[in-house]
Amino acid sequence: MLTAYTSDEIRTAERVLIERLPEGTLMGRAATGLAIACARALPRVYGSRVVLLAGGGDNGGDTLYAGALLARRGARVHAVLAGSRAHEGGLAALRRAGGRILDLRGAPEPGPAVTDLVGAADLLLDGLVGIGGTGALREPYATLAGLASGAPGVVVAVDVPSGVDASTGEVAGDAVRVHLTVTFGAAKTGLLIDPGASHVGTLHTVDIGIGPHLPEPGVAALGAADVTGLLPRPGAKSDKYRRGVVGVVAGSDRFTGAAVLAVGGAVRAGAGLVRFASAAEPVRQVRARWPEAVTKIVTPEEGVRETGRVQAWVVGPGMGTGDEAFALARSVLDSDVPVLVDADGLTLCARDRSLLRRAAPTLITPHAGELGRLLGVSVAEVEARRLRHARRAADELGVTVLLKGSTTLVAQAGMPVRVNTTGTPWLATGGTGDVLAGIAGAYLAAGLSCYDAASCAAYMHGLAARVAAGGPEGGEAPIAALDVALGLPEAIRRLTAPARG
Ligand SMILES: NC(=O)C1=CN([C@@H]2O[C@H](COP(=O)(O)OP(=O)(O)OC[C@H]3O[C@@H](n4cnc5c(N)ncnc54)[C@H](O)[C@@H]3O)[C@@H](O)[C@H]2O)[C@@H](O)CC1
Ligand SMILES: [K+]
Repeated sequence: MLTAYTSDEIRTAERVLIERLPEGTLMGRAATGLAIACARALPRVYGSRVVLLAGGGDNGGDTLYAGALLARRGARVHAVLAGSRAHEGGLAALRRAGGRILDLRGAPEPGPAVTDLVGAADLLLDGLVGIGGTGALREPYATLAGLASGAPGVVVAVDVPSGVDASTGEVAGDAVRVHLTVTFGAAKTGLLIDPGASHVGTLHTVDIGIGPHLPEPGVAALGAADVTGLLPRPGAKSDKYRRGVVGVVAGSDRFTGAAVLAVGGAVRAGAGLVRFASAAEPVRQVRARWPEAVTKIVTPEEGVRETGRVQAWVVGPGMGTGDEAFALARSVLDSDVPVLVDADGLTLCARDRSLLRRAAPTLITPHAGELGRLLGVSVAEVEARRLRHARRAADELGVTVLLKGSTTLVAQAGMPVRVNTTGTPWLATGGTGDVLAGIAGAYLAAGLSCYDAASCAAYMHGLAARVAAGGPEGGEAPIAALDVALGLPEAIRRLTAPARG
């Protein structure tokens, strides 16, 4: 499991060590790890052109010390000093190692000399600001961030891409986009959460010894072993009821695709049985595509009361947002089993949030627009502050929240927010959310908590999409939502196969 921390949590843990260790020890460890990672990112160090963008704080200090180490191995190192001051020890070390200095202090803007340096660099280090950064980058940092993002060489962020809020992933103005982020001590929360996460590239953590002093994490990402341990698997005594019966209420006479996809997600994720309840046309479509499902045509008046026993419900995809859909959704939410609410179901709940007040656990799976409607804020506001809004929704609505997006978040009051790292841009296509709802529903019915069901479903959904998009000879191709459902068995096989060799 990858765990992540806010800037304050990192600083508190560092303080314990700073008091015990000789001055400069932590910065020395950070700079050494950084220089090693940079050397690995270059075909060879000797003769390489390295440019350091150094801010006035300790982030600039790490960068200058690492630059000195690379200069000692024969790199041609130029430092651009961008802050109103420069880290004295780091600057002296770089000078001693033969590094060259371009001092921007007092200059209104970077100028052509910097543009030329950046354009010719094999390796560019972004050491403008780290965990001490607050708000939008000011000049000349903002212009330098733009230059760095477009640099032709390898761009490496020191601790955090400058302009990304290390604690939240929020990006208030310009921020550097890098190929590699070398972070110190532990991952910062903002490196895992969009929009910040999209600036990070590959994430590499340098151990500087603060691990034992870190608190419980506020954010975590499950790894393959965690998910393998959580995924429901049939045992010798399993039958379809013990493996979990999931009920799906989805589709309408106008929209049938969502029903087929949600049922497909549940079937392929390994539900013992899928009971499908809806209007006549989606029932016909589901029967044709998934003969495994037990189907029932229901009316809004009778609801799902006579549908047969299920261990969890999925309600919402493609069901419409009118009064009849409202009545049907209410009958599902009146039940005493876990319910997953998705898509149109969320629009109905935004109309009357009391629908979500229930004794049994509830999982909601909104995208930013649906969460915005539930909370009464704009989609842009949710996208800009995803962590805050996912947590707020979990607290205010008393439910588990799976917030979809390029990095999916799972929030539940009192628990670390889980970030999913398996997603792929190929998933950004219509209907994949319906498949996700089906997968999570199957896991809920198998007995996983809303928190684990949502986290595992997001993980497997991403993995299945990668399986579907990838070919045996490498390369990737566009996928349709149904491909994700069909990719699930292979994804589960790959995840649970014993390691070879
Ligand atoms: N504290 C420690 O023991 C360690 C700190 N380390 C490094 O130290 C960094 C933190 O150093 P600092 O606390 O000095 O802070 P930073 O160097 O991250 O940033 C502080 C500087 O940035 C400026 N600044 C802040 N926001 C800005 C903005 N929006 N636009 C322009 N300038 C802005 C401030 O005026 C200040 O000069 C870490 O990210 C890491 O790189 C590492 O050496 C590991 C050990
Ligand atoms: K930085």
